[in-house]
Amino acid sequence: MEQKIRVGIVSYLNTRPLIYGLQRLPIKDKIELIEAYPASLADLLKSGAIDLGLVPVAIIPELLTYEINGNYCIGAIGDVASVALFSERHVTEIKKIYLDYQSRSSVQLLKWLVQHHWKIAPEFIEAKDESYIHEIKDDCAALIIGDRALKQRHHSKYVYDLAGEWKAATGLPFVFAAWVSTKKLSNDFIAAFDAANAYGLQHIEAIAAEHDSGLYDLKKYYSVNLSYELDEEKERV
Ligand SMILES: C=C(O[C@@H]1C=C(C(=O)O)C=C[C@H]1O)C(=O)O
Repeated sequence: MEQKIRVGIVSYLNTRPLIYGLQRLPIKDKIELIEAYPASLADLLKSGAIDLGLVPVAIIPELLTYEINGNYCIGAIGDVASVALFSERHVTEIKKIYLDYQSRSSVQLLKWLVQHHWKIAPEFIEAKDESYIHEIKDDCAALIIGDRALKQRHHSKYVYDLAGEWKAATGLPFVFAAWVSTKKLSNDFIAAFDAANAYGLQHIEAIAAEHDSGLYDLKKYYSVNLSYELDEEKERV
């Protein structure tokens, strides 16, 4: 039997539209889906434990060889909703920021915004596990990504959306993750893979209904906040 292609997927709601077709169309028999948080997917790709993964674009310079595959990504052209700096105080009063251990791209984006957009000089602390979320108090803030960020939106006084702030600062869209492999995969496989991504994007309403937990309006999340097309403007970023 042919070896299955090991595909690393992000374990958050943001990825459900991209994997909907991968789980339903004939390509499903050719692949094995491996779910993990983004920083962990980056390690899996580097170690060769996956062949293709929706990995943080920030780690691409760390790869000796790479291919960016297909026409889809996890991006945003304004507020993304699920990547934010959460704080009890205004950004100018923040002195410490915990960095999400699950993220790689958003950590870089946050550091860029801190230096060039907000022009503040906080101490950065690398979070090790989920307990850091409880440290959001007084002048201590935290970066949170994914479904946990959708949840934290209900609790923090200040929510600085990183993709929205990036857009305000630069006028550009932002790409968080793309389908990256370290080796070239066959054109036929990538064409089928890409078509399966597109299939999910045609079924947003059903996917939003299937995963609805009351945390956030998923139809808005999938069609307004997230922007999945890897077009020329996003490729330049
Ligand atoms: C929009 C998001 O984009 C993500 C953020 C990533 C990162 O910060 O490294 C990587 C993959 C994406 O899942 C999110 O997680 O909510």
